[in-house]
Amino acid sequence: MSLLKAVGLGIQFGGLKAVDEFDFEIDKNQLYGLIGPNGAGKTTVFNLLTGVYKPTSGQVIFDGKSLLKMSPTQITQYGIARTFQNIRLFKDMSVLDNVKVGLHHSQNYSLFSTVLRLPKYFKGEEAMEEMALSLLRVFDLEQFAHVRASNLPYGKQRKLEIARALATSPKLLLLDEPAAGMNPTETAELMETIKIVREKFSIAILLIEHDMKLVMGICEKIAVLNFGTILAFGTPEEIKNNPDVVAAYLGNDE
Ligand SMILES: Nc1ncnc2c1ncn2[C@@H]1O[C@H](COP(=O)(O)OP(=O)(O)OP(=O)(O)O)[C@@H](O)[C@H]1O
Repeated sequence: MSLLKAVGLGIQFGGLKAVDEFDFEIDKNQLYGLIGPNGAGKTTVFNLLTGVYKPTSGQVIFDGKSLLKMSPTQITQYGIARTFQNIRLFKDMSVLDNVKVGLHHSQNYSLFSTVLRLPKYFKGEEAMEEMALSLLRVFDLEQFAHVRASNLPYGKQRKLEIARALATSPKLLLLDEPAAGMNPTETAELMETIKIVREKFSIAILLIEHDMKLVMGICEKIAVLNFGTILAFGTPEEIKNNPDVVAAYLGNDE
């Protein structure tokens, strides 16, 4: 059984079908990409999967349950976390506190005790602090724990957003253009971090990204969205060589 299954998902804004007949499945521990031209509907898909928008048609089943009646908060608690195209950190809070906020939203942060191999004697607030620090360690951000989030360099803020999303102990992590605005060194570092996260936390990841080197380099499968519908789905190799995709997307300047 797939972890997430979207069937015939669609939403209309006035006369515009932003997403239409979107069929998609992702299984546990898979790393998929969602690409497509500007305005193709990628972020709208994320908004549909996380309950920000209610679909005008279709269904989303996640871990055996329909998400349609759940609020965004309930969906987070049920196991889908996301990051945003524009960084949305609590800028005036410390790096550590940003992660702790995520932990407070987690239903089963005991999972981290196992993943991060924390000693059993950590309890309550102390455990939370230790878990947050361990998460920061994964992202090489531990030394910035007490720095105000807005004072971190841009690439590190992006990493902190992912750390905070992970703190909710998701089964599926949605990353919306995680490499946006990064320089090539930061992007290469991010690629490694995403791979480590997937392996260490055994979660599924779906990422929207315009950086083709990143998408083709780490994703097992890629879905291409065009005018709100799936134009192609396959391995990076298949997508690269798909004439429809080249004509609609890869052939242009992006
Ligand atoms: N709340 C909304 N109200 C009206 N139209 C919307 C709304 N949200 C998205 N749209 C429209 O839906 C279409 C898809 O937008 P979306 O942001 O999902 O595209 P995208 O593929 O993520 O683009 P980009 O790569 O530029 O981020 C666009 O035409 C957009 O203007």
